[in-house]
Amino acid sequence: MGKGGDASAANKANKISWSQVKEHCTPDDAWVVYQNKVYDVSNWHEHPGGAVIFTHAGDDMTDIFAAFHAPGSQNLMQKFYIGDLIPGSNQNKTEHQIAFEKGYRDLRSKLILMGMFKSNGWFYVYKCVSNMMLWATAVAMVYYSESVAVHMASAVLLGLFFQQCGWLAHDFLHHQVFRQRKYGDLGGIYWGNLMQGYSVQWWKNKHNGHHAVPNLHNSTALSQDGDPDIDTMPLLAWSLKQAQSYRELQADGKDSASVKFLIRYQAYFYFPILLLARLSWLNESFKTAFGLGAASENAALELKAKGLQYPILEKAGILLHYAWMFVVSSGFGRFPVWYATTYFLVATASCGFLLAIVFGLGHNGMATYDADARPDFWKLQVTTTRNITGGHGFPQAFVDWFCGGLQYQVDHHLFPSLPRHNLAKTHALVRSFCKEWNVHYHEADLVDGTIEVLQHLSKVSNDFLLDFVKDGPTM
Ligand code: HEM
Repeated sequence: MGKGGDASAANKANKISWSQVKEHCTPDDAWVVYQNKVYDVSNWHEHPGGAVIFTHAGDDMTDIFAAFHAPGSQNLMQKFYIGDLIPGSNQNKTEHQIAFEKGYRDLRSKLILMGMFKSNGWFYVYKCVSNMMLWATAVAMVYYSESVAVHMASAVLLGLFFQQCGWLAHDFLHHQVFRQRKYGDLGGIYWGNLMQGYSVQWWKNKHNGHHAVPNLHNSTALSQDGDPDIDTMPLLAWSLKQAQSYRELQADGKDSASVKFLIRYQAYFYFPILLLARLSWLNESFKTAFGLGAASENAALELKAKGLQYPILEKAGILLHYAWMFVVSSGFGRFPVWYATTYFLVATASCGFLLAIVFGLGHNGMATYDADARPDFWKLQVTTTRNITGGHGFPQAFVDWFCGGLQYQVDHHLFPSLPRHNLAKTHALVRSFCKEWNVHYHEADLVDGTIEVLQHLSKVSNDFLLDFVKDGPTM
């Protein structure tokens, strides 16, 4: 764990320059800055939030810390303290930048004073009960009907139920619902493990990492210091540089034929990939919960250092999920195997599509950044993210329900623990703040946003095609 408190790590007077901080940027040599104080968290894999802490090694964590932590977590920082940042060595920030950062920190304080972080218990009771009614309807359609059409409609409804479970687990695990983090985790295990078959710890590792550095590319093809949600090579590339990144894995430094093929046609593969997404999430979750492997290198290190936070509940939740899913998919024992498998696959594909289409709208096709060109917290979160509005015949009320809070993805990314029912009010303030400071805030409806994602994939394909034909065609 970090050398916290070891003043000799800093220079004589415990004054540390920004360039010194930047040198300590890996998990086993990690310095972080919070309000101009420097902390050494090297190798602190026991951090309760896990490996995400290392996304800010060698960087300022003031705003991401505020976004994630319960009041009082700062108390734990003291043992990692090693010195103060030399006044004026603050990343060569202009007066304008300093005022901008103060502005968004003040906006956060204003939202706290307005009570925006307080959750409304009745809202969540309504969401939980209405979602269980969706589940009961899908189950009853299988139990009472003998019609193939009704059974397939039930499978799609179950997919929609899983999608809505996803939003609820998301709210609980971002600690929007309960102040007591343990209760939020239990809510996450109910909606995540038991109802959806996912692992809370797998989800936290991946999703919190995504929040810390949205649309930030890994620094190399095999490193995992960027946003795990855009770590989609060789299937999808979100920038030309990412498309080219697998060259470094080839002996001749050129693109392999398979990478050329996949990236060239990636816009066509986008929807089929969405349909398969849930299978991949189920697989990664099962492996995490049962110690059969981890989805990424940093998740593996985290598991090795801390193990599972809720080992019994995680495993029991997933096993019970497959048990009830087996009963429903088998039509309470009366469906033949091929029919039960079809039901399972339709529910799984519907869920993957319905969840991933909203994820895609949230960030895909928006700005991406290289690891060494990461902007400040606010600009990173806002410019990589798209809000979803009503339009093309979809009323706002439907979008609000369907997207489960992620229609205000920009506002959610800035304030992840702010309850979903307060996002609309927050949105108005965030948008006017962005306008005042000239930060582009992007919104699109479900159709236009999806077209933007596909156009972006095509553009990356075209740029890549132009680039690799220079080497001579190999296919
Ligand atoms: C010296 C620096 C840090 C200390 C002492 C610290 C401490 C803590 C503590 C005590 C908790 C558990 C209580 C709570 O959830 O508030 C926690 C959770 C968390 N931390 Fe940190 N943290 C540090 C830095 C960071 C950084 C830089 C990030 C992100 C880039 C981060 C991300 C998280 C997340 C996402 C959680 C919540 C995990 C959950 O919901 O289970 N932490 N941290």
